[in-house]
Amino acid sequence: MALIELDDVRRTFTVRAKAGRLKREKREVRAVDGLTFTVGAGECVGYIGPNGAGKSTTIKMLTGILVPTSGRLRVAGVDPARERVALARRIGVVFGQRTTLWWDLPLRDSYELARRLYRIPDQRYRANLERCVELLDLGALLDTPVRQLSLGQRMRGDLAAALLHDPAVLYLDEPTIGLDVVSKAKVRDFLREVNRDRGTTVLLTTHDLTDIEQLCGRVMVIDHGRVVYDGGLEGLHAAGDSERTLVVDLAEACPPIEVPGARVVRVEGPRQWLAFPAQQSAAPVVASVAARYPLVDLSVREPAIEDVIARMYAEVAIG
Ligand SMILES: Nc1ncnc2c1ncn2[C@@H]1O[C@H](COP(=O)(O)OP(=O)(O)OP(=O)(O)O)[C@@H](O)[C@H]1O
Repeated sequence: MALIELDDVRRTFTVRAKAGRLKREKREVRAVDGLTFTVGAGECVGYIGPNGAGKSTTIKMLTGILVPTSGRLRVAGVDPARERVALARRIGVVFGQRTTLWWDLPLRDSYELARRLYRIPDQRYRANLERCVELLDLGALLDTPVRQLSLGQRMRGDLAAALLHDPAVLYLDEPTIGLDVVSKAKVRDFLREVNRDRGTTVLLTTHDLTDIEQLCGRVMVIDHGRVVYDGGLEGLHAAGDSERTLVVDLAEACPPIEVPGARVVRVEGPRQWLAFPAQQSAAPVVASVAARYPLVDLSVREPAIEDVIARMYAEVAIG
């Protein structure tokens, strides 16, 4: 069953741009330019693209904040712009850069407000709150005013708030932005659980490819308001011939090391950066380095989404 359906959806904005010293001209911006796709129940889909691609405009239409200029749009059977109250019961929204929690109130009070707003039955509210508190480790924070929470704690608080009413669809806009490694891992573990065990359909906008890699079976790339790729992450890497980077700290500085299947792209003292194809596992490269050189530390870095997309275009242009 499709939970999100878009059929030739378009959204244009009219902007006034300067034309000469005094004149201003009207110009039309096609933010979303004929989107057609469906997202099935229980899918977790990454929705990515360069700045200005039309991601936010899509999410705003899916949440009923913006009305499409043309086309048909349904979320859990509801027309978002026309049936906003019915929609609110079926969706949860988390924006990494903004909070939906009450700044001066303790977390617990924001949740209580959500309970009343969504008219969540007592038993369900208690069970959902208990589950979120446990999985997101919120127990010690429930009585803390939101303004005193760290960014990672606040994000965990926001995730709980978005899920107390059991929405069928969860929109996430940069949910791990600015978080440290530990907080990112907690958020991702929780989202995996919500998607896998609760069957919540997730649409995730992010600039962090690790979010996609760890959570999404499907990724859609949008550019200039159109879908330019729809498939698995491996396919996206393959289309763009992209590379991951293994960063190794050796016991001492040495000339570029030689490792099969990888090439050194940068050296800084004892630290070296090795690029290898993104579809391949890092394990053999790590094993080769460890067998030949004294290793102190290592980490694997995903390519930037912008680089993957840029490479994808380069391939299309060449092919
Ligand atoms: N209210 C608006 N008025 C005029 N133009 C707009 C408006 N909202 C968006 N746009 C334009 O529509 C296009 C798509 O913007 P949108 O915010 O959807 O992109 P995005 O993919 O979310 O980008 P980012 O990654 O930077 O958030 C851009 O060219 C933007 O300038």
